[in-house]
Amino acid sequence: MLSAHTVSVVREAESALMARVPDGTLMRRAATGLAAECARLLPRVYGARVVLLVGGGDNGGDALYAGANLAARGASVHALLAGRGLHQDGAIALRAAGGRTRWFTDAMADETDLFDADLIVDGLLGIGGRGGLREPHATLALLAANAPAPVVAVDLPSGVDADTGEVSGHAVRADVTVTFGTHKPGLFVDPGADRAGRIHLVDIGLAPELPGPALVRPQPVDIASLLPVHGAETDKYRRGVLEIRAGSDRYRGAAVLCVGGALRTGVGMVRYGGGLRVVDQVLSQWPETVARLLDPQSSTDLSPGRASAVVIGSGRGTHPANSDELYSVLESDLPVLVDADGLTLLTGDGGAALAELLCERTAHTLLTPHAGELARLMEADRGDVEARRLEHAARARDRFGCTVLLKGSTTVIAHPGAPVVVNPTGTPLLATAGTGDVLSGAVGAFLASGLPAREAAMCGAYVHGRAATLARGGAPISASDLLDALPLAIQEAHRAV
Ligand SMILES: NC(=O)C1=CN([C@@H]2O[C@H](COP(=O)(O)OP(=O)(O)OC[C@H]3O[C@@H](n4cnc5c(N)ncnc54)[C@H](OP(=O)(O)O)[C@@H]3O)[C@@H](O)[C@H]2O)[C@@H](O)CC1
Ligand SMILES: Nc1ncnc2c1ncn2[C@@H]1O[C@H](COP(=O)(O)OP(=O)(O)O)[C@@H](O)[C@H]1O
Ligand SMILES: [K+]
Repeated sequence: MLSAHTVSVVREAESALMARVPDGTLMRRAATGLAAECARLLPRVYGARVVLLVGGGDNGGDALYAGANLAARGASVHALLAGRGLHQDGAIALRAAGGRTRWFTDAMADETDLFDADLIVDGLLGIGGRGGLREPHATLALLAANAPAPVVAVDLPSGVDADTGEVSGHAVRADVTVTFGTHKPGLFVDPGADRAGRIHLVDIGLAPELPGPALVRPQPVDIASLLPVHGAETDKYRRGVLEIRAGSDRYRGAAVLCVGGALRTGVGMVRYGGGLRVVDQVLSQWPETVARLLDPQSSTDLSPGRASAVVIGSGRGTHPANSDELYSVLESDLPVLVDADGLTLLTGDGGAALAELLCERTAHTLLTPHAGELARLMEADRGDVEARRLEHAARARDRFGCTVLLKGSTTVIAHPGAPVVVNPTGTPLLATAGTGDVLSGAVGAFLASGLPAREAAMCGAYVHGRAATLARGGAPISASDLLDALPLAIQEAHRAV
């Protein structure tokens, strides 16, 4: 797992480490790692034109020392200084190595060296940044974005909130981010993650001082170690039986996609209950489904079969009968995934009894909202949920005491008492109707196989994202395309061991 720590934790760890090493050691380590990564990005250091964007704090200091390192190796290094202060020792080191410094003002916007640069280093703000970029930082971020050279962000792209990934106004868009000591949550969560480019971690010796992470990002090998392995002795019950209560006579596609998502994730059996038309449709698409007719007005019977988990909600409807059905599912002691309409049923006055039942559950329980659904569930603003995904997913987790998988540009999974998980395989290819139904089926299959909610969500989101990319080699897909690609994504994940 890659792990990330919040700013306050990084600051504490940094103080503890600084007390044990000579002054300036950490910045020297950071700047050496930064210069090495810059050198890797240049065809050759000697003669290269490097422009440093330098803010008034230690982030600027890192850039100045790295610039001094490159200047000493023959690069032409020019620092544009912004903000109220200046890291004096860094500036002295740069000048001593032959680099130049000058203060940037808006009036110079047309005559900077940015457009002729071979490399731009963003040392405007790091973990000390607060709120949207002020001037002249905002103008410099814009100029860097319009310049052709690759941009290396120091610690994090300036304008990205280190703890949340929030961006208000302009932010630097980096090709590479060289971060120090540990990753910062904002590097893994959109919109910040989208600004970070490739992330390179420089070891500055902070690890022994760091507590457990606030956030983790699973790597292929982590997923491989979680995926269920079915030995020779397995049978359909051991693989898991998933009860699906998604789709309806009106929304038959949701049922077909959810059932397909579960079957193609390798569940032992799908049992489906619904009205005549949806049952017909499911059986004609997936004849292996064990389907039965349910009266939509009284579908509270979970039946005495051997289900090992339930997925409920998407395309199911929001009528009182659907509410009763959800109640009976939540009353069971089975692992449950609630999606879409099921989440809508939890909102408002009508949802109070359901929400209470949800909070009392002891079996694994997973909610899978997109930003709009989470906003409704938590009476928040949708844009705010999208801007600060971690915070809102964690709030919903705390409110309902269960696992929450928040879908969207970065899928995050918040689980009580554990670091938040960020899925690394998301792709905008997924932003088409019905892909969420496939996800609920896939995650449901993992729940039915016996994985706990957090791990089921982690594996489901991971293979779902990979399936989107594998389905058509990165070309546009529809939700149905995911179904054929899910087995390939699972096979690929197993191979990462
Ligand atoms: N921690 C570690 O282990 C290590 C940390 N290291 C490095 O130190 C960095 C942190 O340095 P830092 O604390 O000096 O803060 P930094 O990011 O330079 O920003 C402060 C400056 O920004 C300004 N400013 C703030 N918001 C602004 C805005 N919206 N728009 C415009 N300006 C804004 C603020 O101005 P003020 O608001 O105070 O007037 C102040 O001048 C860290 O990211 C890493 O690179 C490594 O060297 C070694 C190991
Ligand atoms: N911009 C995006 N980048 C990555 N993944 C996305 C993006 N937009 C949507 N997704 C993913 O696509 C799926 C959409 O699910 P959902 O919103 O429930 O759609 P539907 O209800 O139509 O099935 C989720 O897995 C979500 O994480
Ligand atoms: K920066």
